[in-house]
Amino acid sequence: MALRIGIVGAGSIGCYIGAALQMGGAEVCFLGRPRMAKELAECGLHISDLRGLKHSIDAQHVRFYTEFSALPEQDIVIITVKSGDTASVAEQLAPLISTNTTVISLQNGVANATILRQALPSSKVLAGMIAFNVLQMGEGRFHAGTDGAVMVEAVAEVTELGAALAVSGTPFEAQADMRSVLWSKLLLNLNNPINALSGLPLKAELSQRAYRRCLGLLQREALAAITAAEIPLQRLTAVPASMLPFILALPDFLFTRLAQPMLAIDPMARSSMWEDLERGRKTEVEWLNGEVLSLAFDHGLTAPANARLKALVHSAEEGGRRDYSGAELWTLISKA
Ligand SMILES: NC(=O)C1=CN([C@@H]2O[C@H](COP(=O)(O)OP(=O)(O)OC[C@H]3O[C@@H](n4cnc5c(N)ncnc54)[C@H](OP(=O)(O)O)[C@@H]3O)[C@@H](O)[C@H]2O)C=CC1
Ligand SMILES: CC(C)(CO)C(=O)C(=O)O
Repeated sequence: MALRIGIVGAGSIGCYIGAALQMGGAEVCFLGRPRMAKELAECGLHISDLRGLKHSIDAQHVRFYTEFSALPEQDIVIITVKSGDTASVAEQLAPLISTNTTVISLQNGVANATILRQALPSSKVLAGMIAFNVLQMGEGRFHAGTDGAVMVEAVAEVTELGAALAVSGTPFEAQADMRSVLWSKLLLNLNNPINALSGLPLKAELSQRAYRRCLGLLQREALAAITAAEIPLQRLTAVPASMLPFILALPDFLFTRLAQPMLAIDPMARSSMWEDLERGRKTEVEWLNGEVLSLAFDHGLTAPANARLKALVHSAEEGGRRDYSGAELWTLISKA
């Protein structure tokens, strides 16, 4: 029998992963907003990646639901809403989900699996992480603009998931220490607010030293807190996590040579936080920079640059959005 997978939060990641899993033989149901249901019903679902993957699912083969109560029973439910929506979707899933269903969070931030576990105490909840970027291109098209793997807590239930993803060439890793994976990813996600406030695609932004210096500063604060908390880090990029601030501060001509794999990004790709600001939605800044502040506080440290950047993002959410140059951001977040 095909693996039954429910995607809760059919946006950029949900539609991409759901389509990849359906391509791999899984029976996928999507749960999302009426506007996405309409788009996919009119255009079908199309995924592509940097390496030349192109796969389409006809509209009549996309099982899309807009009501939780309509979602059929699943073997695995993958949560792909933004972090601020996790608690509310968990509450809606709680009366519907069977104890045999495995729930996987494929979200950024470090707290989502814990929130899900609290709301769904009789389900098996697994932390997961998705390392690559997905951009919504409209008309049912979702493009993976960077390389990277899907990582999920190593338990027997995820073996079939990995096999289904392999068909689309999506790398999958079962990981023993997801806390370490999530903090290592969070370190990279500290670029999300910088990217969102730059107004530039990721590649153009990361090609400028002034923005990279800002990221390095945020990461130094995070690394101090992570070290104090004794959280081991994983190497998710070509460069070890502890070296990132140093490499990011290199002049452009050296960075583009030495850190070439870090710039292997589709020229159109943007961070998920940019998409949030663009759509006038609340961002995940509390779940990223906010987590750095909490971890630092818990260990008697401070993270002033993360606090200032968080405040800038909140001001952008509240109507004060504009594009900042790297030099402007540096002045604003590094001031004594
Ligand atoms: N995009 C990317 O490249 C990457 C994203 N991530 C992470 O993956 C997670 C998902 O991100 P992303 O796919 O970009 O997010 P999206 O906003 O594109 O997708 C989430 C979707 O879920 C919908 N949704 C929220 N609540 C409900 C609900 N109660 N019922 C039905 N639908 C709902 C949202 O609608 P609405 O907007 O109307 O609320 C939205 O369409 C985040 O944690 C993100 O940080 C990780 C790696 C890369
Ligand atoms: C892939 C990455 C790191 C950058 O786009 C991301 O996680 C996001 O956009 O949220």
